[in-house]
Amino acid sequence: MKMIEINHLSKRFGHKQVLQDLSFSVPKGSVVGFVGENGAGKTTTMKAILGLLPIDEGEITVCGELVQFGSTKTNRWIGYLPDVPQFYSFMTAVEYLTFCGKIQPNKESFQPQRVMEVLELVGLEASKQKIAGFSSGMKQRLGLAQALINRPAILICDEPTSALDPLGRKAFLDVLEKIKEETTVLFSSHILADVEQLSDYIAILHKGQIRAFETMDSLKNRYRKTVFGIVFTDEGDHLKFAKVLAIHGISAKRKNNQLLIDEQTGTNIGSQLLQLLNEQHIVPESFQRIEPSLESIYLEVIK
Ligand SMILES: Nc1ncnc2c1ncn2[C@@H]1O[C@H](COP(=O)(O)OP(=O)(O)OP(=O)(O)O)[C@@H](O)[C@H]1O
Repeated sequence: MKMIEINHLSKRFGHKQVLQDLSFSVPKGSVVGFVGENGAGKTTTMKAILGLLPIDEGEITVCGELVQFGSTKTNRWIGYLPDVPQFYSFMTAVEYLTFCGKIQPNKESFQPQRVMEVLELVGLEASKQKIAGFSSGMKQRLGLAQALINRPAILICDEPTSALDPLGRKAFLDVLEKIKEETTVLFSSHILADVEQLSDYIAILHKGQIRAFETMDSLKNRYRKTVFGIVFTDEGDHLKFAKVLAIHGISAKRKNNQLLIDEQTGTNIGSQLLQLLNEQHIVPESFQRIEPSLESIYLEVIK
């Protein structure tokens, strides 16, 4: 089942075409990492899913229901954490979450003990002070608690970890990891390590268009370009082997004490390199396959 379905979505602000014929869907139970450069249209897409923006073309459904601008009916399925969450800062976290629980669309089903449950989930259960005194990391965690108070089927987060320190980021990702069993997650991020760690699917947005939407494994397989890295302890061996490679027409790049050799498609360069090292009686310090990082794949996709 698709929890969110976006079909041929286009959006302009004035003359600026921000989203162009955008289509992708978010399967139930998945975590989708939404990436793209500044201004690519991620927030615009999320706001369109939430019915907060009028769209020019296309349609969006949430849990099979059509999203309509200005009507928040479909938002009863969604918890939303904006990039800069806003609060009533004169309240404490408990007061604020109780208030949110009481005004939510499914308020009849709100149980006061849910407040402590979500505060424990995000690690704010001991906080007694007013929100005005919260650090930005605490505010981000409170924003997540607020987004989850209603046990939403879908959680949408806009760059949730960008303002957090490494420990805060880890704690935040741990919470998403915990809830992913029962909540489908769409989150945008510029931190590709977070996307790689958490996501089942990655959606790459570039200039208002989806350049890739697939599982992390399939994206990696599609752009798999193995590079062999040979590290030499001895500068003489390094220079000697670079010459041998040149004679055999194998191009290599030098990076410090390492030679990097791209695997050409259809060749068995790995065993050829080992054979040449053997013939030259060179024992390198290390010989390894280097898989491409998500960052290098991303740059390749948007090229
Ligand atoms: N209300 C608005 N009026 C006019 N232009 C807007 C409005 N909202 C967004 N834009 C423009 O739409 C484009 C996409 O913005 P959006 O915030 O969706 O990008 P983003 O991918 O979320 O970027 P970032 O990673 O910087 O948050 C930008 O050029 C932005 O200036």
